[in-house]
Amino acid sequence: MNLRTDGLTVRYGARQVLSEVTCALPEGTQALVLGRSGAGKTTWVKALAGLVRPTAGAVRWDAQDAAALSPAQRRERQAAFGMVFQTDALFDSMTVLENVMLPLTRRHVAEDEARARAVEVLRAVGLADAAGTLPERLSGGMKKRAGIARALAARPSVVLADDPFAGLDPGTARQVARVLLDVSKGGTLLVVATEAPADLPLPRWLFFRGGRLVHDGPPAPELEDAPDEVPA
Ligand SMILES: Nc1ncnc2c1ncn2[C@@H]1O[C@H](COP(=O)(O)OP(=O)(O)OP(=O)(O)O)[C@@H](O)[C@H]1O
Repeated sequence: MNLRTDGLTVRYGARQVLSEVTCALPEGTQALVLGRSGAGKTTWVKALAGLVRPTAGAVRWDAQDAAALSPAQRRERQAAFGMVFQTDALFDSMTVLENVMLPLTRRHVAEDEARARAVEVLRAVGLADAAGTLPERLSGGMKKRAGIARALAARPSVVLADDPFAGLDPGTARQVARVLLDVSKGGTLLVVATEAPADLPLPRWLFFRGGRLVHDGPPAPELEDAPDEVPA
């Protein structure tokens, strides 16, 4: 799916969280979404997936204004998104396999096929052996990978991962980076982080500061050291 935001502005009460963000993401885009905490990265990514309503401007899915779609049409298009959120939680009473199957069975994929796909994606994230385990027995890194597996089981064409490396040790972070790259091959991959992850050198940086997209281009490490003020 081709994605873009046009002059996207999001306000919560008096607070402007995103200011006129215009950005085109053709299918197959692989980019890091960077900026300090509070810069608006999560809000922008959620808006891209149709989870945050624009105050002004538009989110376009294949050129279509997402806000102009009916709820049913919107849900249908949203099935193309796989999202890994900071606050993701697995259901503790279900095995890892059942957790990963859930989005598929909810989409009325037949049980056998859902199981086969869940097993395949668990293998891809290196968790085949943990399929029958309850989440409480997994380490933080394994939980994160199980969350990624769940997000990817439905084969989304757009993967949005919000700070997937938070709280992971370097070895696990490297593994998660490899999984994200492997499973999103050919599709769009946007990874939100506060610092550019060394193990995921994506070719495009979208750098947010104070709700504005201040850089959209090749990696520019000097941005990470720049002071926080928005240039006049
Ligand atoms: N639902 C909401 N209601 C009010 N304010 C919100 C809401 N969601 C986000 N904000 C505020 O908007 C600003 C941007 O938040 P956002 O989560 O998009 O930033 P971020 O760059 O992703 O930060 P982080 O890396 O800490 O997640 C923050 O100041 C946050 O407190």
